[in-house]
Amino acid sequence: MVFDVSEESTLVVTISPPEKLDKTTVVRGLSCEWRGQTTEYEGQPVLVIENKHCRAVVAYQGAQVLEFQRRGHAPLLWLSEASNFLPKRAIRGGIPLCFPWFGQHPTDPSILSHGFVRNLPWTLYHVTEDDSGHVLTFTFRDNEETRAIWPHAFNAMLEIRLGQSLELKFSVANVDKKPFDFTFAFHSYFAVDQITQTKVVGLENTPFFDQLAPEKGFHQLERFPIEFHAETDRIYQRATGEYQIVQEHSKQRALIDAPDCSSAIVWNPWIEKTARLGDMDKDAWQNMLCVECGKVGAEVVTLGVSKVVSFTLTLASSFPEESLI
Ligand SMILES: O=P(O)(O)OC[C@H]1O[C@@H](O)[C@H](O)[C@@H](O)[C@@H]1O
Repeated sequence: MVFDVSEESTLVVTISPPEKLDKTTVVRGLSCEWRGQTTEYEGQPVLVIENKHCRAVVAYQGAQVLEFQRRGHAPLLWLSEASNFLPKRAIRGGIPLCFPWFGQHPTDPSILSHGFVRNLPWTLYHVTEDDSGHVLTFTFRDNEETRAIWPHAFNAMLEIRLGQSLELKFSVANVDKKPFDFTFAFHSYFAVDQITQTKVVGLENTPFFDQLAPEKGFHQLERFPIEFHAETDRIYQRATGEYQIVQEHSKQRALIDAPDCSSAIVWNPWIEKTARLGDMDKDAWQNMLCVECGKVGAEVVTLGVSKVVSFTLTLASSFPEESLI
């Protein structure tokens, strides 16, 4: 959805506080009486949030959710035990946000992949807490460093709702004097018991591009849920945004709902690529799976001057008898 700045989206464009905050505890910065706790993962500042619904860990860098676990459930997300947590280096796991480009830079392959916002610190702008859980709001603005590699003025906001499910709302405002194009993805890493016994449901009959066999082009289709027997790196387009990760020996499913995201990426690096990545243990490919939602490839977003666009992602772990999303 794209709004005019004059309407609902003033919050994102001006980064001004919401008018009314009934029944919530509001804190700014870190001097707060709320059950969030700032700590560090190997020098990287993170927030640990616990409420009656869940436990979560969120890094200031990239406003990246690193861990999410609903009470009584297994962890939903995978976080590499070999991630180095160095400032300005991508953290392997959780939900990195790829923006303003996904994958290789559109014109210069020497520039870092998946954009820059996952590598830079965001500002914790606002926190609310009520019976349904916590909402953390992080903001990010262009600066001299970002303009040197992407010459556009923008404001971004990520609202993270931590309750029975995990909900992310990513908004971008164009505060420049000309339109700009971007691609992006919620690059979610899910924890799985064993990748060879895991399926992804919801991408059947959806055209995909195999990044490992680019010569085959874009019009491959499969009729059945995706199974994993080798390295997998696919970009789906015109997708519904609604998927499930189903595991053979576990009743727990991961439910994914991203109604505004028509692109999906499914990635598992398998044995050799894992060995090439410096921040994954050699067997870790067996216990992780990325099912990412966004706008990538040909599904570029063009954002006009003074326009704001928002995308939501809801993730939940669920047992078959429940329906959360
Ligand atoms: O190592 P990075 O930059 O975090 O990227 C990891 C993977 O991210 C996936 O989204 C891509 O489809 C893969 O091609 C890529 O290898």
